[in-house]
Amino acid sequence: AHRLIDAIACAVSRRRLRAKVAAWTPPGVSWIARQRVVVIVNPNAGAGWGDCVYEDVVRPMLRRAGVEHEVVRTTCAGMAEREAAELASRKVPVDCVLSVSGDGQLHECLNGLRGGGTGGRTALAVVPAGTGNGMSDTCFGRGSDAFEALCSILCASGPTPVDVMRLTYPDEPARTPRHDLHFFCWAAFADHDYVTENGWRWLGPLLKVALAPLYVIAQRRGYAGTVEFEPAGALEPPDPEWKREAYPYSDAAALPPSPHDASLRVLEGPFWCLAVGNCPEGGSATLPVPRARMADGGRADLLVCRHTPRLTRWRCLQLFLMMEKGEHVAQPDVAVYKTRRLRLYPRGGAGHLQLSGQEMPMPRGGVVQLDVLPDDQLLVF
Ligand SMILES: Nc1ncnc2c1ncn2[C@@H]1O[C@H](COP(=O)(O)OP(=O)(O)OP(=O)(O)O)[C@@H](O)[C@H]1O
Repeated sequence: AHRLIDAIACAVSRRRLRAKVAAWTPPGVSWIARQRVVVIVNPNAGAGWGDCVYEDVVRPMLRRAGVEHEVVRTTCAGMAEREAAELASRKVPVDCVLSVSGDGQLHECLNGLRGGGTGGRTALAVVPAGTGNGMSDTCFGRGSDAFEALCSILCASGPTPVDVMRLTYPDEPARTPRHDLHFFCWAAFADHDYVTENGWRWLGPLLKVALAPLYVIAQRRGYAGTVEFEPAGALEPPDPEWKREAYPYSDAAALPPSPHDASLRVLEGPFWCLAVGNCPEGGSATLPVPRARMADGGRADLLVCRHTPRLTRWRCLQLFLMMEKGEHVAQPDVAVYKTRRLRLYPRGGAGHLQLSGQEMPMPRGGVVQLDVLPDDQLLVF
């Protein structure tokens, strides 16, 4: 039944998209028209929407806007990263990689480009075809479709530098750093992303997006560990009469300093949720860190919800429902801090670490570090 619903939704949205493309007038001047562009399509994105999005929207719009491009269709996980690395290591590297996908393949493209050696100089863009599409929701507005995203990309006067999160394993120097533009998480968010991106993919986008939060809430699992983070600027509320709804940041100065490094503050678990967002939109109509900005001078928003006896399943459900509008950050059980860098010491090795829905290894040395690099990637949106 869910496959039938997905197929009907896909057919309806294809008709709508084709009609929009047919009625569209290309912009007179387009930055991207003068660039060497490669489109990487994940045919498997969402409920297998990548090819339709490319054929119905991307190809006709790029052709009509005079944008010549190469196209690569992935055949397996990891291929987008290898392709992007190859593109970046060409004698004349491409100028822009356009990922027709969700957040996961965009993460692969970013890491491939860095592995290939162009750093953040090859611009990236995303056209949404996935399930969550948090990056696309941030760049083009919540629920934007492929047509709206491409209109915006084709009208952009050039790429914009945005901050990048870099994940490293300080005790394991042999591990290559991983980079991400969107979302790092552990505990409940990571459990959610792990089931939706892996074991529950067969359920299809509609069902897995509806069931995964309920699964995580039913589990209500607490994770032992410690976080040390560097608070980052602008921590004072704008005026003495501040209301938490308007300015949800917690006071990092009230936390104890780290015994290892006085510039870091310490949060002790157990945690129900722990995430660092570089973008406000988490995908699937959620705003986990509503005040996060893609270009914030090397700062991201750390969201923490500790696992306490008061955090009942009913309370977890309430917080989850509030996340649609980002209202959870005004609740006393939730703390948000701006940070430039953090060290996470998960204890017991349990759970998952995720960057944009991509599974990262748990640290063997007991610690992972996340740094936010200012203006380190060009993005077209
Ligand atoms: N051809 C393919 N077959 C199977 N998996 C693929 C293929 N191409 C890419 N992948 C993998 O699919 C995963 C998810 O892709 P993507 O992010 O594009 O879609 P999504 O998961 O539906 O969307 P979102 O991440 O926004 O929820 C990525 O981890 C990527 O490695």
